[in-house]
Parts: sequence; C-alpha cells; structure tokens
Amino acid sequence: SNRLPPGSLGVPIIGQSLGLLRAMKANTAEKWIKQRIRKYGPISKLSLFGKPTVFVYGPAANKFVFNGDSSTIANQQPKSIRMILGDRCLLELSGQDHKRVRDALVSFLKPESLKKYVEKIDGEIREHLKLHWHGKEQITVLPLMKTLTFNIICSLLFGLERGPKRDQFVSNFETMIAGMWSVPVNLPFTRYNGSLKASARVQNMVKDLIQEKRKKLEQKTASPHQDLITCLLSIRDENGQEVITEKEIVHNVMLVMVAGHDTSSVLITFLVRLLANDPAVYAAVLQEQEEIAKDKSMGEFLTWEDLTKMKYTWRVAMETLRMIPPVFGGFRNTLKDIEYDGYHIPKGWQIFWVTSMTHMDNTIFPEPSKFDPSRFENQSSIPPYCYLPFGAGYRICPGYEFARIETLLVIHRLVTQFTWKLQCSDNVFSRDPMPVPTKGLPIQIVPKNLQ
Ligand code: HEM
Repeated sequence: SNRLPPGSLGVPIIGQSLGLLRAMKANTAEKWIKQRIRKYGPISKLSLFGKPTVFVYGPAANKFVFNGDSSTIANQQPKSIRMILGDRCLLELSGQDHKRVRDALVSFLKPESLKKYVEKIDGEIREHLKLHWHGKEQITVLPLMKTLTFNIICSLLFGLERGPKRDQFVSNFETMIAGMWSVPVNLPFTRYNGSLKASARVQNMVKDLIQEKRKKLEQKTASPHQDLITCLLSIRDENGQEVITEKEIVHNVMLVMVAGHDTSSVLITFLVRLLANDPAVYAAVLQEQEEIAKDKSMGEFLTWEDLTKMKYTWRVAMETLRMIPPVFGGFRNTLKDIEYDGYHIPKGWQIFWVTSMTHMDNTIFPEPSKFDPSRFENQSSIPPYCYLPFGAGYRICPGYEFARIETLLVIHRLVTQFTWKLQCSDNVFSRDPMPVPTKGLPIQIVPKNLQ
C-alpha cells in the first residue's frame, strides 16, 4: 500500500520540533505524545528536526523498532553528534561490524567479568564521599553524581586513575559535552566549535592511552582484563591480528564516556530524591542495606556476593526507571521502503520511538502513577517489549550490569553513612534531554556518626 500514516508534516524544516522540545523542558512530553495517540492512533506522521518522521507506539511497535532487520532500519545519530563521538562508534555501526565491536565491548562489560571490579568501584565511591560529602552540610546531587560516575568509568574502563592527567581529561570532556546538544554551527567561538575542538583533544588523549597500554601488553606488564581499553587491544583473530581497530577503540571510548555516565547519574539522583520523599521505601531499603553492613568490618569493601542480597533496592531502582527513564526515546532511519501495520514508511524517513509510553500504560502497569517496587517481584509477569529502560534487541544497553553495580554500591554507602533532606521539595523535572530535577537536587546532609 502507498498509504502514509495519518498526521501532518507541519511547517517545512521546523515541523513539530519546537512543540516537542518545549514539552520536554516542561515535563509534559508524555502528555504531548498521549494527545498524538488519542488524535491519530498508535502510528502517525510528523516532522522532527528537519526530517519526515513516523511516530510508533506500543509493544508491537517496540518489537518492530528494536528487533527490525538492520538492513531495513538503521541507527543513525544527527551529524553533529557523529562529528563529536566519531563515525566508528556502536551507534553508527550496523550488521557484522556492529556485532564484532559490540561483542568485544560486552566481553568486558558482562557480569562474569565485572564481578572482579566490585571492590574497585566501591573504593572510588568511598573516596568520592570522603572528598565531596563528608564535612559538608549541603550538596547538589546531580553534578556530584555525574562526577562520580565519570570517575568510575575513567578508572575501571580506561585505567585512568586519580591525578592531573585525569583532571585534564575531565575538563576537556566537560567542554565537549557542553556543546553536544547545541545548534551545530561550526564557527569560531560557537559552543559546537568548542565541543569539536575538545573532542579532538579527548581523542588524542585516548590515543596516547592506547599507546601506553599497547606497550605494557607487549612487555607483558599488563593483564588483558585490567581495563576496557587493554581488553579491546587484546582481542585477536585466528591470525593473531587485532580485531578492533584503533579508530574503533577511540570512538567507542568516546561513546561509553557519554552513554555510561549521564544515564546512571540520573538514576542515582532520582533514587536519592525518592528515598527522601517516601519513608516506607526508605525504611525497607535501609533495612536491606544495614543487614549487609552489619556483617562487615570497618573499612571492608562490598563484594559481588553482597550485591546479590540487594534485591529490594534494585526493584526500587527498576520502578524509578519505569517512571523516570533516563532515555526518553530515540530515532531510527529507514534504509528501504517499509510496510508497517498497514501503512507505508518511505525510505529515508525517521522512526521516532518512545518506550516510556508503555511504562505508563494502565493496561500493562495498573495505577501507573503509583510508585510500587513490588511490580518487579515476578518479572516474568511483565509482557515482552513493555518495560524497556535499557532498550531491547541487538542494541540493548551493554552497560546494564555496570549501571546496576554502581547504583547499588552508591545507594548502600549513602543510606548507611548519611541522612538527607531535600532543599527543593517539588516533585518535578525537565528533560535536557536527560531528566533534570529542580536546581540539580540540592540536599541537606548529616553523616550518621554525628547523629
Ligand atoms: C541507568 C543507566 C542506563 C540506561 C537507562 C541506559 C539506557 C540505554 C538505552 C535505552 C540504550 C538503547 C538505545 C537504542 O536502542 O537506540 C542504550 C544503549 C547503549 N548504552 Fe546504555 N544505559 C545506561 C547505562 C549505560 C552504561 C553504564 C554504559 C557503559 C558502561 C552504557 C553504554 C551503552 C552503549 C555503548 C549503548 C549502545 C549499544 C548499541 O548501539 O549496540 N549504558 N543504553
């Protein structure tokens, strides 16, 4: 059929972009999308960010987007982001290339491999609390969680430990990130131009790190599993050749830096807010964590075994991800004409997916606005393609386990060492595009040994 989905492409170039962006800022994006669904049904056309687009909604649509044939539906980022992260990062790859590079990343990020690093991550968290929380009466959670999750990535994934080199890396990275979502005008003194220059500096630093690690591997003074970069360098084919090119390592390090710290920091921040707002959930999380802490001696690190006992805390995190998913939605591109649900989607159009809409569907999650971690007691009762904070299919988030470990460790240290009160008691947030609580969530803190 040549029948295009219902809806309007709107004003040329601008289309409906401003309406969506405005709704995201005002935390009414779900309402904006619900209105579309009510008006046009689960599939409709519109125009976003200069491209004709088809919005699809529902479990079947999620399956279509996440499990679609990669020769028909491709993942492609806007050119501005491609220029900053690089064209060989996972987001840009498809087919066999995507599988080869993804398998290499997963060989380090899989649970069996991460198990060994729980103590190291715990060490970073304790150091962070010593530096930024203890001795303070008031702190702002979101920026501190961004610093912490970025430092964990630097140490564990890149083997870049505390010191002047890491500080320089962080400062260049911050400049790079600042212009990533800006208007992509590459003129001297624009934010985008600053971001491109910072990206080049970060990439050069990563190349230097790769040289250092390659030398250590040759001298056999490094183990292949000591960090992600060393692990990627060590993967060889049957002829002893490196499987991942240097360019691919650099571009994927860039991606992991961005994908890995912004998301987890948002989850932890909203957990901190929830625990301050919900005494019953706080009491149950505290009880679970104190049960673990009571068997530990002073200064002892948490272990993988301890994490397996944090079942309730993780259900609280899952419910937080249901209600406030850090990734609101995303885009795919059609490489061929597609027929979906009786409609024609032409080649070259965008597909806009918003998984969080099924998270708030009362036929799937009864009373969706109620915070209820018990929904995840029996996860097999949740129908497929309905709960997708980490995506699904062959692009499902490879950092899931990493995010789970760091979130549980941070919550353990926070609830056992501090009590806190919100300084902004409203319950709202805006999307930028990640959810941001008012003023970054300032809180008043008291260490437990002073109570
Ligand atoms: C709460 C934390 C996190 C959330 C909610 C999250 C969410 C997601 C989602 C929804 C996707 C799929 C996007 C798509 O299909 O287009 C994704 C992909 C990805 N995530 Fe995460 N993520 C988190 C943490 C992490 C961490 C800690 C890392 C790295 C250590 C990471 C690395 C990646 C990468 C590399 C991809 C691209 C995968 C591919 O295209 O094959 N993420 N993430």
